[in-house]
Amino acid sequence: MNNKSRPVNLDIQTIRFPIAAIASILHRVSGVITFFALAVLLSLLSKSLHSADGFAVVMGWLDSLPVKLVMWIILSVLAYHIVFGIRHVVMDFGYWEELQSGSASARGGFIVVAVIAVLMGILVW
Ligand code: HEM
Repeated sequence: MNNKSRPVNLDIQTIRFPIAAIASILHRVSGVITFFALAVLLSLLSKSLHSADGFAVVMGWLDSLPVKLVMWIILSVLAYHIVFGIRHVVMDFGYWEELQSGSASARGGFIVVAVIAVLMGILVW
């Protein structure tokens, strides 16, 4: 057989992931980010509990725009991981496993996370 006549598609721009695949990849990414974020949050907690001065320093940091931005990202990523983690658990019970329901639940999950991200923004600012 002539291998050269095999159809190949190396044009990455024409490859589209289904929404459920994107949700799944992002869920793993959000888990890894949450893991590292935990170290940041725990070290901030440790410093703030160490002394009154440490508490004041951490509160000062939390007032700055870059730190607020990082906090908002961490909280939104955590929200993503929890919302899509719950979706995963529901799928483990045998629901939302078909193409249509899986896509719909992924789309719904993105909407829920977007709403939570806005609420987290209000909480942080
Ligand atoms: C400190 C908190 C957490 C960290 C650091 C974390 C981290 C991770 C990571 C890295 C993965 C990916 C594992 C892999 O794909 O091989 C994962 C998967 C998962 N997480 Fe979390 N997670 C946390 C909290 C939660 C919470 C609160 C839920 C609640 C629903 C949750 C639900 C799940 C589920 C269901 C999976 C499996 C997804 C799959 O089978 O592909 N996680 N987590």
